[in-house]
Amino acid sequence: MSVVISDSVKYIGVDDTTIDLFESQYVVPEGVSYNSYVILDEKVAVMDTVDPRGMEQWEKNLLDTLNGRKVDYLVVQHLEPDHSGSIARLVELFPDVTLVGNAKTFAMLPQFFNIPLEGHTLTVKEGDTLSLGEHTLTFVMAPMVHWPEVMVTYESKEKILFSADGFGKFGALSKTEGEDDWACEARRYYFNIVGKYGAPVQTLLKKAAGLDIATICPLHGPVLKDNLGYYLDLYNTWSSYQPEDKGILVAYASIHGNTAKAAEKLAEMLREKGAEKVVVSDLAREDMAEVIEDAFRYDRMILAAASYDAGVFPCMQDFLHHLQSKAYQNRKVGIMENGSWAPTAARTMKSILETMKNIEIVEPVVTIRSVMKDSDLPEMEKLADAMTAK
Ligand SMILES: Cc1cc2nc3c(=O)[nH]c(=O)nc-3n(C[C@H](O)[C@H](O)[C@H](O)COP(=O)(O)O)c2cc1C
Repeated sequence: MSVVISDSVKYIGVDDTTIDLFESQYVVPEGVSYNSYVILDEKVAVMDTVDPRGMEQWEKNLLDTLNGRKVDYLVVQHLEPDHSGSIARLVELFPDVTLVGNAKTFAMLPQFFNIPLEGHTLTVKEGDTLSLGEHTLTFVMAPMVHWPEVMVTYESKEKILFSADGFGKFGALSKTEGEDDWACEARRYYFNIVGKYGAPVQTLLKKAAGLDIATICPLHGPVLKDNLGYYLDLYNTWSSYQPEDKGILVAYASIHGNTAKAAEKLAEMLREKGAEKVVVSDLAREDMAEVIEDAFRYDRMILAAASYDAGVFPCMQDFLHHLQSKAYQNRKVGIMENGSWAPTAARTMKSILETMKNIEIVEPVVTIRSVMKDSDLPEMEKLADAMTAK
């Protein structure tokens, strides 16, 4: 896979197309890339390493690119193992290398690796610069986007922002080349991995607004060159917890299929009443990360769930806990429950929703007893009216 950045800035990352689950929880049907870059100047800097799963290929890419030169600096922007996992190998290959990180990087790094640091580190803080010759790196701290030691790096000669996990995306580069829909997998990546940290992302975006950026080099997914305003605008929307599109996600949790039927019927009513977009998701079967993505994408959501052991069917509980931990907020939510003797799903869902910021629960809450009947339709119509009211 050849990624062209410039004559002196080279891509040495690797694709992982055989990983079963990224971070042991996200399905990645098209794999993932671990990006790493080299800047060739009077001094040579490597920008992050890769997951141990890709180390062998990365080492080959690195040595081919160096063509006999040695590495002077390794800039460590993020210590998560999918980026730091080959640091020890780099130090083995180039024992004189200087590791560049911030105070938090070097406090955390020894937890991961037993490598000699004394005399081999350069600790940088906000705004510090490092000259490589014609290229100058400026370090911008990005704490809690989404780990405390994260920093990004701006190279001023070529106007490149090395953005760490920011602007990252699922999908191996070899499998997604030429694809135009960046947002779909970038959104799933953002909300599931960084979503909780909207405020730190906003802080970083404000700093980025002061930089003249021509290219964004993230640690996963494609290098971004054209139309950068599009990506920056999406990140602004996502990190401020504003909906990206008008629409309604209907997420259901059904044991025997009756709640599912009612959810489909409710979706039909919403479409008839002119909802801009209605997406129906089965929480027991579909990729939870994708449903979380849709919950953040649209401005409204309906939860439909069977009661279960005096609570709610577990996949709904799991979904709501995910939304809670990703700081879901600023949305209208409708509720439909099902139960055969003492329905408890609505109460349980409400109790979790009430912990979230600025969630409006739309009335009426609909209760179905075992199987949806004609007598349930008027309440469902009322909920559909309220969800589509302008
Ligand atoms: C293990 C289990 C626990 C249940 N717990 C409750 C309950 O606490 N209260 C209730 O009213 N119904 C309870 N139910 C019944 C279902 O919520 C009810 O039959 C509902 O109609 C199922 O909808 P579904 O067809 O969408 O799965 C339980 C069902 C199962 C299998």
